[in-house]
Amino acid sequence: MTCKVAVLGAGKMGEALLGGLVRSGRPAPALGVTCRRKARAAEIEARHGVAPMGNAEAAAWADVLVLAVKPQDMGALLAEIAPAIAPGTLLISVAAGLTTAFFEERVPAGVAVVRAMPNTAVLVDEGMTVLSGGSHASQQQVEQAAELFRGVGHTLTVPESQQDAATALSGSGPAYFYFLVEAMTDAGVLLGLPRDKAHELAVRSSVGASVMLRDCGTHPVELRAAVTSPAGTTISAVRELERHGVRAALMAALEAARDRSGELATSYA
Ligand SMILES: NC(=O)C1=CN([C@@H]2O[C@H](COP(=O)(O)OP(=O)(O)OC[C@H]3O[C@@H](n4cnc5c(N)ncnc54)[C@H](OP(=O)(O)O)[C@@H]3O)[C@@H](O)[C@H]2O)C=CC1
Ligand SMILES: O=C(O)[C@@H]1CCC=N1
Repeated sequence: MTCKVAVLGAGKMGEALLGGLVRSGRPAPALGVTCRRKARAAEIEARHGVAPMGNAEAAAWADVLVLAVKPQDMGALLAEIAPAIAPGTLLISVAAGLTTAFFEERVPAGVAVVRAMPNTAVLVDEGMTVLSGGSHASQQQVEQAAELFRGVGHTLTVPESQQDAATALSGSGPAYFYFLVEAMTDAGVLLGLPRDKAHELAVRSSVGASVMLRDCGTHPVELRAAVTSPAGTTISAVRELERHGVRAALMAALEAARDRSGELATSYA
């Protein structure tokens, strides 16, 4: 029998994951979803053909619960669903920062918890999801969780001690690239290009570079060297990036994201 999966909290990430589960061929009767607002529930049902249910109902019905509410809403959600969770249920949280221990303390003893950190590229089946099993999750259950996320991209399993770092790099990662494209577009405008053309050039550069990074098997240093002609334009730009500390800024940015992820666990405990 197909395993029943319910997504609790259909916001940006919850809806992206639900859509991915539908695309990867899971039958609608084996899928569940919950929403806090009626208008959102109607929207989700119309878009994905999955009828929303209540949180406790979903918790009692599903074999796998994907918890996709914000960290600050997780405590209330767990209080609502804990009495309905059956012993064999697999709990997968995608919440930034919250540890598997946070969940284990709030659900019936022995329930398996997997912490997962996807990114929004799951919307185009190019997501990266980083997974860690909690103290009651078997290898097989971590693999079962990974299998769900492989329907929408790639997965990597890490010790939970590396999850805050992975969240900073990969969960938040797409935002840094959008930021760069936005900044490059502005720079193009500064140089006199019309905004729509500057935007197109920035997007095409980023897509071309991403595909090369993914498909050529060449180190980024080598790829950059190939663009950087002696006494040419690129090296002049690179000197300015180094002068303005862009590399150090990225390191500081990721440290801040990693630290924030760590804080989330204690803020909502
Ligand atoms: N966005 C991203 O790129 C990523 C997000 N995440 C994680 O995913 C989680 C959700 O983030 P995101 O999708 O961005 O946030 P959203 O605010 O878009 O989604 C959260 C959703 O949960 C709903 N919700 C809150 N409480 C309940 C409840 N008790 N029952 C049912 N639904 C509820 C909210 O309803 P309402 O509409 O009423 O507010 C909202 O639709 C977070 O924990 C975040 O850390 C992880 C990786 C990447
Ligand atoms: O910003 C956040 O907290 C979430 C988690 C990773 C990406 N978005």
